[in-house]
Amino acid sequence: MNPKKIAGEKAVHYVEDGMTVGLGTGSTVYFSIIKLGELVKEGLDIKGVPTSIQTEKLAIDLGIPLVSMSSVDYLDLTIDGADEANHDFELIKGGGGALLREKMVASISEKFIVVIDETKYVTQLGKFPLPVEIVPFSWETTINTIKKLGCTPKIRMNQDASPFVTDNQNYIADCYFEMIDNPAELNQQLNMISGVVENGLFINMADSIVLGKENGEVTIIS
Ligand SMILES: O=C[C@H](O)[C@H](O)[C@H](O)COP(=O)(O)O
Repeated sequence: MNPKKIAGEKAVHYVEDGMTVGLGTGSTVYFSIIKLGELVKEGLDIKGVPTSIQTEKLAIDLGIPLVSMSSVDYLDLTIDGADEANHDFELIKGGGGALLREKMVASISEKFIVVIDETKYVTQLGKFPLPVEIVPFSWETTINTIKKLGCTPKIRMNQDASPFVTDNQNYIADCYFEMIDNPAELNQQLNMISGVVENGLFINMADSIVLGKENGEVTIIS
């Protein structure tokens, strides 16, 4: 059993006719989006708001009607993956580089459902390097400032050794903290640095975590 598939598909049970739904990015929510595509073909009436160009393309291929975020005041529900989640529902996101749009979409969602496999449910955040979206202008200065918060930041690179560029034309600094003692404080400290656009800590945003397990079970934590 694929725990990502189990979690992704289970989360779709939250979706109801008439909803505007935030569509996250990544290999777990992929299964939610595939399932939504099937349900739309069977008559489910929803509108999606994609969190990345990748998800937008997938949703279009599947025939899921889309609207832009700017055309709605709020979303009924967002389903998205995460790289780590702790027991206080604090998350690290951005492994795929989509954290900025994901955070914007989650911030106006009535309900935010996180789909993960059990390996990502941790007692302390930080093993996964925290992605921070920064502007390309003088990125060296920005990562030097970030470093003072106690991590080793590395600019994310593509296989051809060029910097990875986000959908918003920015860079990602992957910040190796190992352990994050106070995620809420770090979230604020990072976002106060000039040159930082947004960081991958999602605090007080998630409502439920749908946890897929290797043995085929799924647990919903609310
Ligand atoms: O930027 C990417 C997103 O935050 C993803 O939701 C996150 O990285 C989890 O992705 P996956 O489900 O592929 O592990």
